Amino acid sequence: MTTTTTPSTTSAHGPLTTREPAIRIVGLRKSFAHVEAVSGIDLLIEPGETVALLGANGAGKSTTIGMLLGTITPDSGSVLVEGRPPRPAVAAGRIAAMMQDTGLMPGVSVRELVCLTASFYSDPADVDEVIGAAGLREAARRRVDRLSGGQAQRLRFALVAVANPAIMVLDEPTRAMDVQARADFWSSIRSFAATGRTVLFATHYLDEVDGNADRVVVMARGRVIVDGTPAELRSRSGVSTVCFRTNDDDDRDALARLDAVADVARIGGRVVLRTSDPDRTVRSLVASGVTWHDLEVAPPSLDDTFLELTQERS
Ligand SMILES: Nc1ncnc2c1ncn2[C@@H]1O[C@H](COP(=O)(O)OP(=O)(O)OP(=O)(O)O)[C@@H](O)[C@H]1O
Repeated sequence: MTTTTTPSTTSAHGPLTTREPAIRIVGLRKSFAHVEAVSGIDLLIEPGETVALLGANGAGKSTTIGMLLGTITPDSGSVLVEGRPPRPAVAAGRIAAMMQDTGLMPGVSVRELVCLTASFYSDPADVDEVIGAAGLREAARRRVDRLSGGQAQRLRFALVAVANPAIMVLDEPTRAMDVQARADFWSSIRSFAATGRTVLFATHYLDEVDGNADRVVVMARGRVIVDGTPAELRSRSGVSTVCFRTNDDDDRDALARLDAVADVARIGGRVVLRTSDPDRTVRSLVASGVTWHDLEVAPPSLDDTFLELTQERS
């Protein structure tokens, strides 16, 4: 994807924001046979927010998204999209979703399929702008069944963007994309969000949260266990790392005895200490007589925090 076009600041179907919350979920529950997939969720998302929905496999993300779009009926609780039930909001084009592995009509070109989808809406976004924003300009004449996995995902994004919705829901949108395609894709999403639209995306890639989401909602076993900014999420973890190079023979026991150290690893010629208190660990490292250089102290990573939080609940 080389060019990113800025989407229009008005949705075809009305103003981008309303005085109602974009999404209001209260006491939502859903069971399948003996599995309680969603166990009482409350969530308020204001217009213009970009929210990441995280959770291990089976945490209940897709079921929640299904209820948000009206494709799954809740057992109890309520979902309102801009103050109304999901189905009318979807029918009015106020909310549109890119779901995992949605089938794409074979035998037509990318542009034809985007045009066809645009024709379903009374006042869609500009087809060529959307194709450009999705990074599909060069593939516009290619047949849909001949696209790479990453291009097919970008086409799914284009089919949502052409609806020109005020709220976009993306379920693991960057699956099958390579690193460059993911970076370009997020640049398109940020342009979309910058026009005041609301974005809710589910992902397993925690590196996508930083820089793309204002807020992170973590689910485990059908419940919301954390709701805050990426920085707040990180501050929930007590685990930082202290890394350095050493000329000494590796004395793991001595390193493991340093204050507050949880574990010791050697990665790429560097010692990596995971610690609950990096200041105390560094002070005891200095006092220990171990020779060290190129010292680095890193705050908790989102991956560590996520694993700690979700493992606590399993
Ligand atoms: N149609 C269904 N029938 C039976 N069980 C289901 C159905 N849909 C979901 N489940 C179960 O509900 C739980 C939550 O599933 P869900 O797909 O919502 O999780 P998820 O967080 O989206 O997972 P993933 O990250 O793997 O997509 C899982 O235990 C799943 O097996």
